[in-house]
Amino acid sequence: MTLTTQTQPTTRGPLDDAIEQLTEACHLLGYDHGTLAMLAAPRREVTVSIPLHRDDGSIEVLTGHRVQHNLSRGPAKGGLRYSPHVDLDEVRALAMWMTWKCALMELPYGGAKGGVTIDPSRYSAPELERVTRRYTTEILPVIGPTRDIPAPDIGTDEQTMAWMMDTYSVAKGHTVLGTVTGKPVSLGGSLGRALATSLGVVHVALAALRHLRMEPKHSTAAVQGFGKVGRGATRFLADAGVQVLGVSDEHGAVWNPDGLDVQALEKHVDLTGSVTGFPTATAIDNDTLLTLDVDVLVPAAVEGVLHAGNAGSVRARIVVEGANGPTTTDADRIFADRDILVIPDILANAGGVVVSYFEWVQANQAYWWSQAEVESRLADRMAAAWQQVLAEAAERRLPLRTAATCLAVRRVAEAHRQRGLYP
Ligand SMILES: NC(=O)C1=CN([C@@H]2O[C@H](COP(=O)(O)OP(=O)(O)OC[C@H]3O[C@@H](n4cnc5c(N)ncnc54)[C@H](OP(=O)(O)O)[C@@H]3O)[C@@H](O)[C@H]2O)C=CC1
Ligand SMILES: O=C(O)CCC(=O)C(=O)O
Repeated sequence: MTLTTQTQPTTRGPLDDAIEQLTEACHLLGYDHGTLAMLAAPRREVTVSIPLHRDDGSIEVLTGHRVQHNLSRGPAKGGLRYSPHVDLDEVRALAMWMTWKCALMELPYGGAKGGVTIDPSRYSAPELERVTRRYTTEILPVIGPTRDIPAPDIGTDEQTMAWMMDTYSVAKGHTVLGTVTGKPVSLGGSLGRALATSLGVVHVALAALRHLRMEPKHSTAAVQGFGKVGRGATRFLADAGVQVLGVSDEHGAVWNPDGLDVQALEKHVDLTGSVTGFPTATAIDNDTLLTLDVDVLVPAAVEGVLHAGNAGSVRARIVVEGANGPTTTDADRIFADRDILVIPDILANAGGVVVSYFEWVQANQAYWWSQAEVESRLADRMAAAWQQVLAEAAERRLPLRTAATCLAVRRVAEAHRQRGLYP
């Protein structure tokens, strides 16, 4: 059973990996080619032009996308990415992974993702506001609290979500708090959302260490990416007693074999904007960070960083995917041969969308929970999903990614079947 991507990329990308993972799951579940084709095809794709009046008076036209991969279990859900690397195939892959993630976590959502091809670091805040408002206006007919609910991803944040919520609300004539999640707490966001992805990453990292009978206090880690996900993951790993030996961002990586002082590192990043130049550490290059001799490796940046070219050199015992799609299918096979445990993205980084769901529930009811309640419900959801994936993997003798994908795909296919196949 094979499917080709709708466009023909010259090199393999995340969409090829996503389709290969789905194809394997459908094969293991005994689904026919038609069912695979139905599960692979995005329900709706919108590509928009975003004319931008720049601060210097010139006009630039940007491109944005919103892909709703699947709607069979509820409204679509997924982040919005601002990055120069965004293209339609990447957004398609990320949307498909959101479908499996929401189903795995038993959230009443389908999957979606959005992206604008832009390097946000090169634009002023007023320019980014104009981009966000125009993008939101262009996709307005297909989003909303019962249709598709965006959230932050790479290059976007709670301010972006506040602009989106306001643009949507102005168009509707009243405030609609459930339009997006990851909003500022003062505007209907949830306590605990900002750090939820990182917290979830560390819940499963600690569960994996326990599973392998390894003590957090005797364990070491490296984290790639020091943004919304990587920075919190670094802090929570350190809080749990894990020694974080190395971290990186786009500018470079730093390493200290005796463990980084994470509090001091965070202060350094607040002052300078980068992990590079951190005084009590040695500068190393980004590729070396991924092959450090640590117990836990947390890729928390972009797709495809662990591939056939470096998977053989990775020395971690456990890879916890904070990012979406950091491990290619080739690297997955190498890790399986080398007995490296990979906690897949759709489980490892699901804490974000779980608390987004909590935010949506709270916003729609205009009734707010305490941070302790949010964090306790998040911990329960992560623990339940971890146990389900472990059980599926043990029963069917599968790697964790394949087990998680099978569980999720089965739930989505079941929703299609119960609704009458073509909702
Ligand atoms: N935010 C969320 O709630 C969720 C995010 N994710 C996924 O987590 C990943 C990170 O997202 P998020 O933290 O939100 O994004 P951010 O934009 O907040 O941070 C991204 C980080 O990655 C760094 N980075 C980018 N490219 C590289 C590279 N080649 N090597 C090392 N570091 C790099 C950036 O460095 P610099 O600052 O120097 O640019 C930055 O530190 C993405 O895959 C995203 O899809 C998954 C679930 C939820
Ligand atoms: O919080 C959300 O709705 C989605 C977050 C996201 O984009 C992701 O999990 O990859």
